[in-house]
Amino acid sequence: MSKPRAFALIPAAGMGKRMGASMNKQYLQLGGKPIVARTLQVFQDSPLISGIILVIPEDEIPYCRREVVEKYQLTKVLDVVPGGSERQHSVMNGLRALQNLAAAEDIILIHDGVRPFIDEGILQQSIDLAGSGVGALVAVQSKDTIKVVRDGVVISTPERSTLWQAQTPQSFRYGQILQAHQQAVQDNFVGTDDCSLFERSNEPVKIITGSYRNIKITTPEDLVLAEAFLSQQGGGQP
Ligand SMILES: Nc1ccn([C@@H]2O[C@H](COP(=O)(O)OP(=O)(O)OP(=O)(O)O)[C@@H](O)[C@H]2O)c(=O)n1
Ligand SMILES: C[C@](O)(CO)[C@H](O)COP(=O)(O)O
Repeated sequence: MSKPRAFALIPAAGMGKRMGASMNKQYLQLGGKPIVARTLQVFQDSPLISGIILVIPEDEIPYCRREVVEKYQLTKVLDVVPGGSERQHSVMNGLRALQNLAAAEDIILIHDGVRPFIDEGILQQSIDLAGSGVGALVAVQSKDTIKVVRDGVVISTPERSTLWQAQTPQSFRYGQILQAHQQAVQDNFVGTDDCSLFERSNEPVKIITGSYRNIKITTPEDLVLAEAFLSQQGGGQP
């Protein structure tokens, strides 16, 4: 049997509303390069990755192909497909696009288009763990005390040592994550990450300890932080 390959699925079909910018946040410049191009570059440069599926709002596809994929010579991008109304729907469209490319045993690393600070070590650990048949979740321990609140009133305070902040990549065998997404469609379930779908199928999900730098660029202050991280690691263009 041939060795499983690894593919990246990059959901980048959100609207970036919380950033409040005049263009979709993923095209904002970070060190002189669009955020989404920086994220894709990590997968492009990794010898571990066989190909990339990029999910983009339908009306942005020509712009994104021209200004991101072609401009930065992201030759591993095998397809650019339209997203859906929720992140989960965008991921499902990406999984469908993989149907003729990936085998059930191949590994899919699902990674937010706006998390540019991942590295080869995290990709390697994700592929190894997902290859053992479990869901591989990159996460960090919560630094803050987290409250459960309803209508402005605190309901409970979960013990902090049990709380982890889910990041991406979240990685799985293709056959398993496709099935978890199909089940969610059948059950009308919408989750905010892919592991939650896997958990519903009673499949184990294990943690890979990530980095507090692996931020999801969501609000304007995240962009300030991201610029600081980048200049600390000495990176501008390209
Ligand atoms: N329907 C959606 C919603 C989100 N995403 C992607 O999922 C990632 C994480 O989402 P988030 O940072 O919350 O992005 P947005 O949904 O764009 O942000 P907002 O809620 O502020 O509009 C992003 O790369 C985003 O483009 C997606 O592919 N399809
Ligand atoms: C998948 C994720 O990045 C894990 O933290 C996150 O849930 C995505 O957030 P969104 O705002 O729901 O797109």
